[in-house]
Amino acid sequence: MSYVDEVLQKVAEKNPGEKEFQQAVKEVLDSLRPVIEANEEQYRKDALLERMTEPERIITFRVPWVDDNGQAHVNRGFRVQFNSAIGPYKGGLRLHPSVNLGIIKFLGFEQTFKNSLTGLPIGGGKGGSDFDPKGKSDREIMKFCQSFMTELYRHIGADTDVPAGDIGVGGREIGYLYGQYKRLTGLYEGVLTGKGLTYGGSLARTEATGYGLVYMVREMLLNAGMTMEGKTVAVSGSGNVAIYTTEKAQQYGMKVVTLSDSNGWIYDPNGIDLDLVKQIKEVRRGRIKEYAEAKPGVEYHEGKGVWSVKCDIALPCATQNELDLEDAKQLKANGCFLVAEGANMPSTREATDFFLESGMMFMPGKAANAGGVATSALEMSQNSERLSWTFEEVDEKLHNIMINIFKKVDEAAKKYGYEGNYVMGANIAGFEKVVEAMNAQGIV
Ligand SMILES: NC(=O)C1=CN([C@@H]2O[C@H](COP(=O)(O)OP(=O)(O)OC[C@H]3O[C@@H](n4cnc5c(N)ncnc54)[C@H](O)[C@@H]3O)[C@@H](O)[C@H]2O)C=CC1
Ligand SMILES: O=C(O)CCC(=O)C(=O)O
Repeated sequence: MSYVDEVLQKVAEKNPGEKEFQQAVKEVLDSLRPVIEANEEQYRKDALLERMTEPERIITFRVPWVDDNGQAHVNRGFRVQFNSAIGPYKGGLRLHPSVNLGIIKFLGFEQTFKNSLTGLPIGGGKGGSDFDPKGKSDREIMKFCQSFMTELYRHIGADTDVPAGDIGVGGREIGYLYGQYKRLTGLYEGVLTGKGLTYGGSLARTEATGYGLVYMVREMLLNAGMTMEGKTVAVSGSGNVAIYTTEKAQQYGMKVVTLSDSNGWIYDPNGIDLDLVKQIKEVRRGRIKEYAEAKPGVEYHEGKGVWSVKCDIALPCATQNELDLEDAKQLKANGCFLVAEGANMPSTREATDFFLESGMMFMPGKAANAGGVATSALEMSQNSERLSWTFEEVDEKLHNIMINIFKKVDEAAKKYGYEGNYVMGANIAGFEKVVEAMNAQGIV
């Protein structure tokens, strides 16, 4: 049996029921086969892949909190410190009722390769809880965040593990988490990113993941001799990544016609009115349905469906496995030729394989959405030197980072004879740096 198959079998046996984690590991190791086969003996001897697929540390804890009616609740908290070969653990916290250990492990595993691709010194980690922020008051959110941090604080630090936002965690939550960390430790340090601008946050971090995604799309189009102007774009989600993806796409003259949330999706043939979306989602914390209620001529549909519209480019920005094989076929049939992932693993394995086999341009999340974590690393740098850079400085660095990621991914794919296969390119380029750092540091 090949070393990859042996490790995949062990991962399946050791992590039963963790389907997203197994899916992510299989996708990465399958695409790394040519690299691993070339070094199989040494990697096997060093148990390299076993170490890479086993988190350095998993922390699970109880999060008790009391709601506005005096009712107590208990959620489960997680932090998975996956790989610190190239820097302190870095990655977001997700608050969503679907959160479980397998989801946090898949995200932490992916984060390790993504962070490597940024070229910055950050290792991979991820955390979160099965807490559902939907419908909770600000006070309830604060109590939950304080309780979560009351356990988490002993495991993190500016030079050890630096969490940030993800689904359900934005500026409000980071503020409450930071306040509690400072209260418990007495330290005013860059222990979290995505902070507010008055207490150590970086300009452009809020926009970074979405802007970075569009900068990546630009590189893909330029490389294919195409322009952005006038392209029709389908975006899913309506949170942080979807909103700032839409903003940057519109700045480049593209027309975004869809957005969604977990209840349904909207189709605006005239192009999304982003001010209205920001008002609904960022200010009122409402549902995307309200957009269609406020605007005549906009369609609203319950459930899934964003990928059924006619578009040139599809940018999934909601959550994992939101785009399956049927969706992929429909996109292709409707003329879509480019897909870039704003979310983490939004395309199923079957959809990803279809994109690659049918000759569509496809950029996986670990490269396409890396602008968020890269800008978090820029926030860490600013915190260390006790300085704040201007919006333009950060945005320019972000843009250059995305150009460099595209180059690395493109070159890695070419080096192994798989030109245009950015899944292989991203996995190979991310992997090679982590391997070199792990090898240099011995069997740890
Ligand atoms: N915030 C960041 O900087 C980064 C986020 N990501 C990824 O981007 C994706 C979106 O994250 P954010 O925009 O930050 O979160 P968010 O909480 O601001 O927004 C999430 C959006 O996805 C939708 N959504 C969540 N679960 C869903 C489900 N089960 N079905 C349909 N829609 C669902 C929500 O309704 C919401 O519109 C996630 O996959 C996250 O891991 C990736 C890189 C960085
Ligand atoms: O900014 C960060 O540290 C993490 C962003 C994130 O969660 C991600 O890249 O998926």
